[in-house]
Amino acid sequence: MKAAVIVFPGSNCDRDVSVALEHATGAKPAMVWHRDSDLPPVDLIVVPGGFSYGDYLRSGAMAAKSPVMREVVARARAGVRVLGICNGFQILTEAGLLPGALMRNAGLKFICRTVDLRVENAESAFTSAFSKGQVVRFPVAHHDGNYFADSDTLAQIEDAGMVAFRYVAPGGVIDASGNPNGSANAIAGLFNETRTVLGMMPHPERAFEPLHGNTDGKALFDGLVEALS
Ligand SMILES: NC(=O)CC[C@H](N)C(=O)O
Repeated sequence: MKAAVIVFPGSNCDRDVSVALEHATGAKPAMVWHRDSDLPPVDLIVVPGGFSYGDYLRSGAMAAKSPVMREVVARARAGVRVLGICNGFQILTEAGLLPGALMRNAGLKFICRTVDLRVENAESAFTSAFSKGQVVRFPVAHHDGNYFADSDTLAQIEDAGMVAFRYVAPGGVIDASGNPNGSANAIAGLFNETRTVLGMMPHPERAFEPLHGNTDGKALFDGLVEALS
């Protein structure tokens, strides 16, 4: 599996995800600067976490207009897998690759902790190494993670099986105590309709090796390698 990581001014998880991809694939991914307008041929494009353009205007709004994003959108439309993590999820919604928007957290505070997630759909290249209903723990670190979509869009998302991960309370229960940021339908990770694009607020690249104290994120990278090699 060949991968590329897009780097914006203010990205801060680009190197973490590069290390995770190198562990999973045995090769360093291509690091592509936001101003570049061409991407090497790859099987996976990662839009990493961080504070692109200082989160000015709206998180992800300015990055979505970067030259490289025209190519990312074109590749995504052609079926290349695209993974947006945290700020990457925000960028993918701003670029129109995923429906809805990420608003300020309901509690108006930056949240930095590990949360419980339930795998809602294991039928994708991103989630095939998990099983449906499995509860995993990933770190989150954001101030704009409150997923919003109007009720018609939410109904379409649910009907089409586009929810990848939901925030849950310990024991896998969906309630307000398990939902750190007030996201609609407790959505933590969302696919496009064809499940070739995934945006997620939690960080699998911060939980993939024993040194992290948590290896739950490893299955996401291993599943991608299995599906795309
Ligand atoms: N870790 C991140 O990617 C942060 C995302 C975004 N800048 C926010 O705080 O909402």
